[in-house]
Amino acid sequence: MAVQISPSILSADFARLADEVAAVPNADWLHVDVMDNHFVPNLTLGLPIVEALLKAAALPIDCHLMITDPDRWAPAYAEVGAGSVTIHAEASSAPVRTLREIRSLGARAGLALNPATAVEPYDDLIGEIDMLLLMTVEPGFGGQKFLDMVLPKIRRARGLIERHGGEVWLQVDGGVSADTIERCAEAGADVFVAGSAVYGADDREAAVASLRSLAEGAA
Ligand SMILES: O=C(CO)[C@H](O)[C@H](O)COP(=O)(O)O
Ligand SMILES: [Co+2]
Repeated sequence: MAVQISPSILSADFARLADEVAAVPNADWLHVDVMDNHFVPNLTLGLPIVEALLKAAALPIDCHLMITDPDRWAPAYAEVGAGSVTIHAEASSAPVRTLREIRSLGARAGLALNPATAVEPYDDLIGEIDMLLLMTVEPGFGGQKFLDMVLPKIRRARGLIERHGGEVWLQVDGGVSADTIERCAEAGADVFVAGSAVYGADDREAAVASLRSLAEGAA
């Protein structure tokens, strides 16, 4: 599976979002963190800004919904044109229905797991998703330290995905940087979210290129 880089705009300058998006033309996706101050203790942005970004961005949008009620809201993100919509397993009470709805609206369906959530109980959902997102920090904030304890779960998730045919992408999100991306790639991740490692760099395009080359070297 080819390495994909998805810069998170959480660490971008929110007053200059269109310019910040244009600064990463060599990325594969643009990762947008939707937080509602309920599922996580932080508030970011919602549907109107995602719609505006869709008009401004050349890249497809990868929406990571950290919200209490993804079953109610996730389909709307697919409907406005997000390329990928990821819901948290801890928040959804009807994941099969919601994931199917996302897919039926033409977006890729993602399932996210917090660091302490085991992957094995979700084995039967692998056929319902296009991407599994493993959080490598507790969700809610950018710039946190990568949690090494998730590495064995990345390996187990890769094994589980391969047993289901290997089509599902495995995304890691949180603390992914030049120091940690190789360990994630070695463990089997193939889609890498990076917020502070890209938007904290002076040259965002060079940061994306360097993360990609480190991940490709380690995969
Ligand atoms: O989902 C997230 C936080 O909940 C962000 O995508 C993530 O933290 C990206 O920021 P960084 O790369 O700086 O950790
Ligand atoms: Co995220």
